[in-house]
Amino acid sequence: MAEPLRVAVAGLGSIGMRVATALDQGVDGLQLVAVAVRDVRSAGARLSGLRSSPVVLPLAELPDAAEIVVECLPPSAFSTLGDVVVNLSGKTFVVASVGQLLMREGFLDQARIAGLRIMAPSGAVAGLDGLRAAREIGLEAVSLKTRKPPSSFGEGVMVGEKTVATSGIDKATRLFSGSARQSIAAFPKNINVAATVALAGLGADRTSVEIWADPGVFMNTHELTIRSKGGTLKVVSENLPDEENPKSSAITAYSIIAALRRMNSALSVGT
Ligand SMILES: NC(=O)C1=CN([C@@H]2O[C@H](COP(=O)(O)OP(=O)(O)OC[C@H]3O[C@@H](n4cnc5c(N)ncnc54)[C@H](O)[C@@H]3O)[C@@H](O)[C@H]2O)C=CC1
Ligand SMILES: O=C([O-])CC(=O)C(=O)O
Repeated sequence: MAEPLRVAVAGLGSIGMRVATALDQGVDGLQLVAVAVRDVRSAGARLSGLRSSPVVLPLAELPDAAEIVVECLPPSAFSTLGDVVVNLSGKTFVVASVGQLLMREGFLDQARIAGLRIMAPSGAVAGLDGLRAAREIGLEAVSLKTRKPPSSFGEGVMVGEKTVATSGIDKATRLFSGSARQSIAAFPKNINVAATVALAGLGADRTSVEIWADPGVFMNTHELTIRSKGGTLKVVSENLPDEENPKSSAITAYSIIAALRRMNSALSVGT
């Protein structure tokens, strides 16, 4: 039997901890060997829940320890890891903060030239299978409308030119309308899904995005509409917010876990 591929997880927050736990419990062909955390002391309890004993490394050293590096960091910490991994041939970089792939100019080209494989799992948005097929036949328009409970945006949020307390938002309020690229620049922690849709479809500047803070919804809701020469697809994801980090949908971690399982699966179902 082939040796398992070594996996490192960067960030043990709401998504990273679930991914590490799944790897720890067993994913065929993969072995959790290393993690990076912001504060080793406060991460002790999390690490003690794992059966294996992954080594704890600084972010920039993580790629040396594994063939597969899974990024589950806040966008602000992405570059410490990204700047190292981007030059590494033969590794696989699995990304949660997908928006950062758009924000860092030249990153995708640099990675391609170096020979780094990048995987952006579907995360919190469904419908990428259809989007990829529609791209083959000929895309005409792609739009994403995201609605989240106001509290998902933290205590305060920009509405037009003003910062507004989210506790005071009492009706559905459009926070943003524009391209996927602009949406990530404005809401880097909330709309990675726009980057994922853009990368699978019409690109960062031709993918339309709206973001709404809506006290009428409990779920993080993403409506993806795809028009192509093959017809129209409308896919609505209504995701429970993660209990630990309500900005993120709970399903996101499991999308990453499913993508990792698929890497070594003999049967691949879905586009
Ligand atoms: N692709 C998608 O569909 C989605 C992506 N996301 C994105 O995924 C990323 C992770 O999300 P969550 O796990 O919910 O965030 P989180 O805030 O719960 O976890 C981030 C973790 O990274 C750790 N961290 C911060 N700086 C670090 C450093 N220098 N070294 C090591 N660890 C460090 C923090 O301590 C925290 O444990 C975020 O960028 C989020 O916006 C979230 C939801 C959906
Ligand atoms: O989890 C979600 O529903 C979407 C999200 O935060 C993101 O794309 O960054």
